[in-house]
Amino acid sequence: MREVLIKHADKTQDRPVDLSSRVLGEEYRGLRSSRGGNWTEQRAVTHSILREFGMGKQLMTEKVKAEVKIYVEKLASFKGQAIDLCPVVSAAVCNIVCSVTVGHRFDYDDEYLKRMMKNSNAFVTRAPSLLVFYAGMLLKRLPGDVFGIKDWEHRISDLNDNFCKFQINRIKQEFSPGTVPENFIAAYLQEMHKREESSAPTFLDEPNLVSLMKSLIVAGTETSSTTISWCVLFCLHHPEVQEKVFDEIKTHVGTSRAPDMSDMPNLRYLSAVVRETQRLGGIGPLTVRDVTENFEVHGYLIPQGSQVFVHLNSALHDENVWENSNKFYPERFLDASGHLLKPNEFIPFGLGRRNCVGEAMARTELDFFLASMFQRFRFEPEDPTAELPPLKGLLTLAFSPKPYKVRFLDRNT
Ligand code: HEM
Repeated sequence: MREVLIKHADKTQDRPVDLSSRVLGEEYRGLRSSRGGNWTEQRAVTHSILREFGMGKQLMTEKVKAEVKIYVEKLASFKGQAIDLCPVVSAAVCNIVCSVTVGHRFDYDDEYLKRMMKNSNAFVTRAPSLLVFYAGMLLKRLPGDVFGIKDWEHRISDLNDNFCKFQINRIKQEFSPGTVPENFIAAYLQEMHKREESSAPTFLDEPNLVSLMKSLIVAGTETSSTTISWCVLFCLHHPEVQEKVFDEIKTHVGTSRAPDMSDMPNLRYLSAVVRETQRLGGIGPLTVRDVTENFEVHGYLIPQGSQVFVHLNSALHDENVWENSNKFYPERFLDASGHLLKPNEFIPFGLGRRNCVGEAMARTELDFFLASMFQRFRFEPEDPTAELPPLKGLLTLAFSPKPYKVRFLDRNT
């Protein structure tokens, strides 16, 4: 994988065009589907704006902490009743992306947010199997909607028009190039304006911004929330892990204040739990590249025009690297002195120049959401006398746990 994605990065930089881009008429736009000079510019600008808004820094931590506070109270409001965690955690994670991209969060019961999340979730989970995904254009012509393709199409168009385009137009109306941008869209518009003014050749434009927004919302919501759902499910199967994390938090943070950025280096067992969740959950199992020039890997010719399917989970689950690789065992990420380990095969965010642009944001989210959840609650199964929800996942564009219910018992009551 390193040879393909790093050593031969020049020949494997492009992703194939996917059905959603084709349906929306936005092939080669934005970040996920763009290529060549357009991708290079969109990636550099996205990275720099996300950093400007604090990705990986204290500013982002404050945004995440503010949302986590509301989220934890929401979980407490269920008073130990069994719930499906997905919609709640997705709303909270989506709010963080929203506060960065459009400058504000939404109430969890806001119908607009709910609709957008439903659309974003459909984007990932309802793009059915890869086979149907690629054959989608043909299946669409059949009467009815047996495979749910038409509904899926309707949802991604709604996300496109009523969130991405709508929010861009809203922010454009208030936009003034001289003022300090307060959100991602305004910062992108400002950068676009600067490049237009200087007559520098640029790919920055509104169609690219619409597509970019969609990638940030979808990739930013479905990934972190699915990882948190996996973590809770693993902990239902391993109550001893929950208690160990809680003890660590009690020792280094206590229970009277929220965990802070400065606490994180002390929460090594929590970090090991996050890494083990990402390893075993393997929520982004596959990434695909178009080969633009011939190259050789271990004596095999990979011809121009072919596609390479890079199976990230084959590294995350390799029995030669991770003993009992199917077992949830956070201790594997700690050495004998309790220091955190990061083996080369730990690649949940992909590899090379096209790796996850939101990695720093995602890591902050995972640390703070999980630290606060472990600190406040004990996670219990819906019915402690019945069989636990299975550890089997559903493979769509992501790999997510099958829907399950869980009770969050407040440790303070
Ligand atoms: C646990 C959370 C996350 C995981 C496991 C994850 C994983 C990945 C993976 C495996 C890739 C593909 C890398 C490749 O093709 O080599 C990717 C790409 C991407 N991710 Fe993430 N991601 C996460 C969170 C986020 C967040 C929070 C955002 C943004 C707010 C984000 C935005 C993106 C984008 C835009 C791309 C495409 C980058 C490009 O093509 O240049 N992701 N992510």
